[in-house]
Amino acid sequence: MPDTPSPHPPSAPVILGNEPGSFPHSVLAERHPAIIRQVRDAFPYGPAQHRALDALLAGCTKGVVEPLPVDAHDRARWEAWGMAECVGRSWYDIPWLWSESYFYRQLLDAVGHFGPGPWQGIDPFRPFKLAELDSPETDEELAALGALSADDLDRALLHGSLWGNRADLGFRLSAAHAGSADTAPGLVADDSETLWSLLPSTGAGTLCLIADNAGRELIPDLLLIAHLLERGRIGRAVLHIKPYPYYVSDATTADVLDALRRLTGARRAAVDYGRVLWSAMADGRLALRAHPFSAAPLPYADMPDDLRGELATAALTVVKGDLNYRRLVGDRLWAPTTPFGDVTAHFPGPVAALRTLKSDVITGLAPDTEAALVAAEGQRWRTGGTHALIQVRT
Ligand SMILES: O=P(O)(O)OC[C@@]1(O)O[C@H](CO)[C@@H](O)[C@@H]1O
Repeated sequence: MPDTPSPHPPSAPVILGNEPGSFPHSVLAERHPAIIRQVRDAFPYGPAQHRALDALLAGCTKGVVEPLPVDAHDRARWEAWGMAECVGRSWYDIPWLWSESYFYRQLLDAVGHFGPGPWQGIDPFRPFKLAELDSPETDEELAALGALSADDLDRALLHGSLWGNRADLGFRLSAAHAGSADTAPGLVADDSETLWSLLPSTGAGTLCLIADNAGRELIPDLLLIAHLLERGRIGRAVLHIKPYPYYVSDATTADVLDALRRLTGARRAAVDYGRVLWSAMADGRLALRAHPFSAAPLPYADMPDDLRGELATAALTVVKGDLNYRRLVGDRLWAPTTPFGDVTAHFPGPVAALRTLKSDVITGLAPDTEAALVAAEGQRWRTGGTHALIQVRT
C-alpha cells in the first residue's frame, strides 16, 4: 500500500559498474559489446561507421569516458548532465546509469544518427523493433483482445501494459538463462486498487505515461490509454517517448507511428483501439512529448522545472519499465523494504510504477515478500524479469 513519506529522505549507495560478477558490470562488459555487434550486423555501414564502432567498443570496455566534441549539438546539455565529472574516468567507475546512457549517445554518434549526412535520423535498432512488431506473438496478443469481457478489461489491459515490459530487446540479450516467467510469475507489490482510485470512471484528468519500450510493450501501453479514454477514466493522455533511439528498444515518435499503423491495420477489436487513438491524436486528447530529459543519465529527482510543472498537473503519471524505475527511485542499492513513498517524495504528483524486475534496484517490498523471494531464488528475482510490481504514491 502507498506509504506516508518520512521527513528525511533515505539514502543508499549509487550503483556503479565496477564489481566483476555483478549485473551492472556484465551490462558494460558483455551487453554493450553484444549491442555493438548486433547493430553492426544489421546495416551495411561504411568504413567510417565501422571505425567509429571499433573505437566505441575499445573505449567503453577498456578505456575512459571521452568528452563530446566542442561542436557537438548536445554538448551543453551533457555538460549540464555531469559530463565533466565523468570524463577521464573508466566507464566502470562512474554511476552505472550515466555510463549506460552515454553509451547509447555515443553509439548513435558512431553510426551517423545525429548527422549531418545521409545516415542522419536512421534508428540503428529499427530492424529489431519492426521484427518484434511483425511477430506472430503480436498477432496473437491482438487477436486475444476480442475475447476479453468488458469486466476484465481494466485489469487485463493494466497487466498487459505491465507484463509487456518483459519484452525489451536489450534485456533479452542477457536473459537467455533467466527462468521462464511462466514458472515464477508474480507481483512483488500490487497497489492497483490505489491506481484505479486515481483514475475514477468519471475522471477528466490527464494521464502522463512515461513510456519504455516500443513494439510489444508500446502496443499494450497504447491499448491501455485508448481504454482509459473510452471509459472516461481520463480526459487526456500525454505519452512521453524518447527524443532519439535509446536502450535498444525504447519508443520514439517513429515507433508510436509504427504501432498505431499496426493497430489500425489489424482486424476486429484491435482496429477499434487504433481508431480511438488516431482520432484522439487528431483532437488533442492524446499528445506525444519527447522531452530531452527522457534520455538523461539522471534520476527524476533532478528533472527540470518545465517537466516538473507538466507532471505536477497530471492526475497520475505512470512510469513504465526498469530503467524508468531506476530513475524514479534513484539508481541505488536500497534496502528492499525502503518505503516507495519516501524515495518518490520528490515526484511532483501522483505516480505509479509498472515494471518487471530487471536490475538490482528495488524498494517498497514487505519484509515477508522479500524473505520469500530470497528463500526461493537467492537474489535472482531482482534481475530475471520474472517478477513485476505495481507501486503507487498518491
Ligand atoms: O527499462 P527496461 O526496458 O524495462 O529495461 C532496461 C534494461 O534491460 O536495461 C537495463 C540494463 O541495461 C536494466 O535496468 C534493464 O534490465
